[in-house]
Amino acid sequence: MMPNCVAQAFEAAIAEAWRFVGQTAPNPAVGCTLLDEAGEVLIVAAHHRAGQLHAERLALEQAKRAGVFGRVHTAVVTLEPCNHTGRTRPCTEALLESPVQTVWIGCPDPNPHVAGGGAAALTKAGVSVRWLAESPNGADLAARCRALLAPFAMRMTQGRPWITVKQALDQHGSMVPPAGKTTFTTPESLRFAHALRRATDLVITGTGTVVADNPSFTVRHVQDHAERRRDLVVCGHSAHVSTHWLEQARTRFDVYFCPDIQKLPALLAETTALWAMVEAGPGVLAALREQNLWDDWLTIRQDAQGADHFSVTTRHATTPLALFSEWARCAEE
Ligand SMILES: NC(=O)C1=CN([C@@H]2O[C@H](COP(=O)(O)OP(=O)(O)OC[C@H]3O[C@@H](n4cnc5c(N)ncnc54)[C@H](OP(=O)(O)O)[C@@H]3O)[C@@H](O)[C@H]2O)C=CC1
Ligand SMILES: Nc1c(N[C@@H]2O[C@H](COP(=O)(O)O)[C@@H](O)[C@H]2O)[nH]c(=O)[nH]c1=O
Repeated sequence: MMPNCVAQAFEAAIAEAWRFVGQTAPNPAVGCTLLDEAGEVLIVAAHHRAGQLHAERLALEQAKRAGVFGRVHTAVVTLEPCNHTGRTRPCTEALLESPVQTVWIGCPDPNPHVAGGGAAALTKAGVSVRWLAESPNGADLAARCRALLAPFAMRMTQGRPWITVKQALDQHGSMVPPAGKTTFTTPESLRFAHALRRATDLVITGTGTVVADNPSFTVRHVQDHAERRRDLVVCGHSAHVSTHWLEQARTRFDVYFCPDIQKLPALLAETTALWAMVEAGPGVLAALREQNLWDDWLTIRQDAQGADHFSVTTRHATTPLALFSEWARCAEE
């Protein structure tokens, strides 16, 4: 059985990791909580961005700075610790150089080149490795760890980012905003939509949307901690958009055009994006549906009273949109 303190440690690690979703590509968002022998939380940390310390190393560094390193007994990690040298040295080494005796792991590394290496190395060195999914009361939290990791897992297994379609419908079922406006959803839904922008690495749109809305695709309705350059893929022909819009877009985005939707997977594969968000009109949405080129479909439907109703359809067992409490929290900020 997983003790209560470990369950709470996983909750804390997932919430901390979620804060950096959208900033870590090409690395996954990962969280780590360190506990002492009595199960007291010592440190909660997460990976911030590629090239910086992984969650486990950052947590152990913070434990040293806080003077609690000697008390570290259990590490709770949302993803199997890495056992290979990339931009940074293996996390397994850092754990083995610490007093850690037990490592709880949320889900296995989906990278086919390194799968299993981290857990095996720790076990071989005498550390007790516990998999969340193998614990009778761990299934829900394991699913949340997989939801956190889903965009990275998609990139590792299919070579492209996770694709979330966001479609706003008015009370008549139309996607077209009233004249002079680009949106019609409520302020709360707009905050949610902008939190989704912040969490994703790439926007997919169409020339029809660009021409109709002159969209900026910026993060405005929630604070943008990341403020990094993102990718923007415009389905259609570049000749159909104004040079002025393109110049503006290029100040914030690396812009690509995709005149043939069948070439979209290859184009997406060339980027480092983990999570892509579709903000396009009916033309592109129909093409994506026809190609089965989407992973989850978020519909924001307005009723006659002006209230929005969210629904998510996913083609997979898990979706990052399942982390709804984290969403609510970040949409409130
Ligand atoms: N409510 C909502 O959530 C949203 C609403 N909208 C609204 O949608 C409306 C625009 O709709 P729409 O004109 O359909 O715009 P789209 O954004 O769907 O763009 C349509 C264009 O996409 C390109 N395209 C379509 N199919 C393919 C394909 N198979 N391969 C490659 N490119 C393709 C074509 O470009 P080309 O002709 O250059 O080849 C086509 O003209 C606007 O009123 C806008 O406000 C837009 C986004 C979100
Ligand atoms: N109409 C509509 C949306 N539309 C999307 O938002 C884009 C405008 O973004 P911006 O330029 O940043 O204001 C627009 O071009 C389209 O992609 N989004 C929503 O959340 N709700 C809405 O009702």
